[in-house]
Amino acid sequence: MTVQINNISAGYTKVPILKDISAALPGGQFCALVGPNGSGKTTLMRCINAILTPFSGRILVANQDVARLSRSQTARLIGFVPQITHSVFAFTVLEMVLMGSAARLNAWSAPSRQDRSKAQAICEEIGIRHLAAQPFQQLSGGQKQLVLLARALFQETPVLLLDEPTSHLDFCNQHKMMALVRDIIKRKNATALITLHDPNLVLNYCDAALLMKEGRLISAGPIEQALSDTSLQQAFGDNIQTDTTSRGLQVIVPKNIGREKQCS
Ligand SMILES: Nc1ncnc2c1ncn2[C@@H]1O[C@H](COP(=O)(O)OP(=O)(O)OP(=O)(O)O)[C@@H](O)[C@H]1O
Repeated sequence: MTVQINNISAGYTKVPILKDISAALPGGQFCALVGPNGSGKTTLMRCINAILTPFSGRILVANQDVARLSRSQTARLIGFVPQITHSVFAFTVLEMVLMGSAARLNAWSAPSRQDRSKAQAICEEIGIRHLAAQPFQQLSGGQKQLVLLARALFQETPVLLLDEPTSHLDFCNQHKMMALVRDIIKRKNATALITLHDPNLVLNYCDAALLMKEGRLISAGPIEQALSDTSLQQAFGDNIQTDTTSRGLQVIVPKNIGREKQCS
């Protein structure tokens, strides 16, 4: 399912944060959204998820303008994994995951037994089955992120937005989450957009990238093209380059590490 971003300008006050962004996310692709802090990645995600209405431009998901969809229509199309969620209520992990079915249920229905076993299967796949009965509020930041991913996967939407879902995860769980999301996207032919601060996770797992700086798109397309040294230096400063390890792995690293030469 294609996500088409057409000439989006948006912001929280009258000041535009996003400036004339256009891009297409083809169906079945795992696409990264990369850029320095404050460049507008979360703001763009909020526009795609119709939480924020752009000043101008349109976002089409499967040719439907997201600004014209109801909340439940949007929730059937787009799953969202936020940076972190604080729950005021003492929901258990399984209850949090089951909330992913809210868009499919009417106001009076409760999740079925089938829903429960499906939610448990997703928890198993993500490695959080042992936490199912625990209160969400009492989990660590990384465990919460895994639960939020499980909730979005349970929602079974053709489009998935993930806003820094790896920020609280340990090194192994970061790779596990990326591999898992990539496999699920390929299996279900879904479309995913993920914001990441580690360009090496992007290199290893994503098909394409959008690179932003100061509310504008610097480059877009397949990884090698979107994250070329020139584009990366334009976004992060000239102390960054692509290198190859002795095992032939491509990595993006600073040219110099130290006080004198830092990323901009
Ligand atoms: N709720 C808000 N109200 C007003 N301004 C906001 C709000 N949220 C974000 N901004 C501003 O919008 C700009 C872009 O923020 P955004 O969160 O989209 O960037 P980001 O690229 O996701 O950053 P980061 O990598 O640090 O998470 C920043 O200047 C920020 O101060």
